[in-house]
Amino acid sequence: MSVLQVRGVRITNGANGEELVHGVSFDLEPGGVVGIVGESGSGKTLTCRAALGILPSGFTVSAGSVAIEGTDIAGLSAKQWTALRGATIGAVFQDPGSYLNPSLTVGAQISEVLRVRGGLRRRQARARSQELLAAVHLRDPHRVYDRYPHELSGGMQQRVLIAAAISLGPKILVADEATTALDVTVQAEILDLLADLRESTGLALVVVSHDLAVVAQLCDEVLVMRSGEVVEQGPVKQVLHRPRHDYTRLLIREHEQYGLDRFLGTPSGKEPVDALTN
Ligand SMILES: Nc1ncnc2c1ncn2[C@@H]1O[C@H](COP(=O)(O)OP(=O)(O)OP(=O)(O)O)[C@@H](O)[C@H]1O
Repeated sequence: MSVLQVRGVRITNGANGEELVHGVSFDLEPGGVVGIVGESGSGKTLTCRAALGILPSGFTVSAGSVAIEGTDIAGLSAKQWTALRGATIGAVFQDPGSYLNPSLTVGAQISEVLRVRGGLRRRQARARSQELLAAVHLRDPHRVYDRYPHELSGGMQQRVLIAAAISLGPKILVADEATTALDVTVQAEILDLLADLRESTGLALVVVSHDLAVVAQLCDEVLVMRSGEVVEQGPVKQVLHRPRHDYTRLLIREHEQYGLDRFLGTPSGKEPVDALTN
């Protein structure tokens, strides 16, 4: 069964009646990775927020449906949503610093999730938090536990947020431009971490990025969005090797200068490098 099923989702801004997303559909299988690419304002974030049940106030899913592990989320009460969020679906976003409380150590913030939502006792929560900090490949997790957010780099902060997002063992992680604010080397390390977590825990991912190279590296399937429409959708290799839509071709041309080639394959005539399984 799909862990996440998005069917014909349309999103409308109730304030002016404007429809901003005009029908998005995809299925996310356990351990699968779906990517959403497209220019700024194309509706990628609203689509994710609809799946997470956190649309901005006044915005509604005006048609279509979202089901998480077979449950249509439209019918959920606030309480049921709270139970589902974290335990089944988690998320990380751009700008990790703004999601951490500056006055608490990062360890205390993860422990709090484990105590309040996971029902762990203080000491168990501390031990589990340190395991999670190790699982996101932070060196010296015991010391990192006692650090305040401002003492960590952006890449370390994002690892802490990934640790918090997976702390309750969700099936799905939404990564919305999660590497965009980071420098290129750190970006690659975080992408490796996400690929690792998928491999080791079967976590399914929704990866939103304006960067095709990110999608080429991580995803099985990609949706290309422009102005709230999905203009092209399919297996990542098919879409990136044989784009059918002019807009996808344009995105690929724009990215060639940033080294998309190395994810797409070797020069003509040779077998493509399989970036998804290597
Ligand atoms: N809180 C909001 N209030 C008003 N309009 C919004 C709000 N959030 C999004 N929009 C509008 O909805 C459209 C889609 O936005 P969305 O954030 O989903 O795009 P995006 O593809 O994620 O872009 P970006 O890469 O810049 O985040 C845009 O036209 C945007 O202006």
